[in-house]
Amino acid sequence: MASDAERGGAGAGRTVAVLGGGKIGEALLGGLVAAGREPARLLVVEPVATRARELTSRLGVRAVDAAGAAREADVLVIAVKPADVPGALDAVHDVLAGRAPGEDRPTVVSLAAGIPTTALETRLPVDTAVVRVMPNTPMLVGRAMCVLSAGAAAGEPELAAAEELLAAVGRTVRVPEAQQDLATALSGSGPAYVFLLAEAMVDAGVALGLPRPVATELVSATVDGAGGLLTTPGSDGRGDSDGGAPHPGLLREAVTSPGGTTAAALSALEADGLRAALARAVGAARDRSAALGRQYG
Ligand SMILES: NC(=O)C1=CN([C@@H]2O[C@H](COP(=O)(O)OP(=O)(O)OC[C@H]3O[C@@H](n4cnc5c(N)ncnc54)[C@H](O)[C@@H]3O)[C@@H](O)[C@H]2O)C=CC1
Ligand SMILES: O=C(O)[C@@H]1CCC=N1
Repeated sequence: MASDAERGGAGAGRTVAVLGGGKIGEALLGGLVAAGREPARLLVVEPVATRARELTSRLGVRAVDAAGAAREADVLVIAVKPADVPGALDAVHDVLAGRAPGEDRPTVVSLAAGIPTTALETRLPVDTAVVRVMPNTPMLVGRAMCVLSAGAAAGEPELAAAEELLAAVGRTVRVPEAQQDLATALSGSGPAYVFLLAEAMVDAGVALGLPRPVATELVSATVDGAGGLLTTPGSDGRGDSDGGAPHPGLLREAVTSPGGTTAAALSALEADGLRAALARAVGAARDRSAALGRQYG
């Protein structure tokens, strides 16, 4: 039988408590269960009782209260809405204060958009290690992009442990915290842009006469396949010698035959300002993340 370490990484024996069993909390818990983490060592704090029951029966994780989570956790994940972050931290403060910083006190990993590590630290006992992370929902299928930044008391061991936990549900990258709002705009919100594009493509196919189930199958397979090319080294024909991600522009060129169908479609998209619309969208998301930090941080 595979050991914990083989199935879930070196930190597989650690207890992870998630405050907030909503969409991203479920994505993390579900992703960890799928990655082989022992459900008994996965805790959820969720005030909506029906939702808590749903998660415990679906995933086998344990529902506890905030004090129980703060007592048992090796890693305490904040997965509540930015506006609920102060209340969630206040509910764990006193129990955390009773655990010594460092070895005994859990690292707090916040998934909340916009909230700076300094604001989290202010509401936690002095010297609590905090790691700010921007994940995304593909976590549910083990394909998250998680962007990490360390707070003042989080050293290399805490950052590496958070990274190892999240590596079980996808890819990780470290950035300076000043880049977190922009990371939120690209990879945190990014799946929604892709889903909107997919939805619009399906609707266009239906409007022009394809049955909806056929249009949906064609589009989802196309987005999946395009994603596969974007993440396969060398797929853009440059080889993988530089180890970098394939260039989207080269992949697009490979689809675009001179005088062909793709060129006709791309020309219509450019005329309708798709690039400018995306640049504005990413800027709006970045600004909203910063505003959430000012409002609730
Ligand atoms: N949904 C997404 O794609 C992403 C969300 N995030 C961040 O994750 C956080 C949660 O977002 P969602 O899961 O989408 O929201 P959600 O509304 O689906 O889930 C939040 C959950 O927290 C629970 N809750 C409220 N107060 C609580 C408290 N004091 N203690 C414990 N649980 C409490 C709510 O009942 C709810 O089930 C937000 O801060 C968001 O910025 C980050 C990246 C992606
Ligand atoms: O929309 C939001 O605020 C959250 C953060 C990134 C994705 N969902």
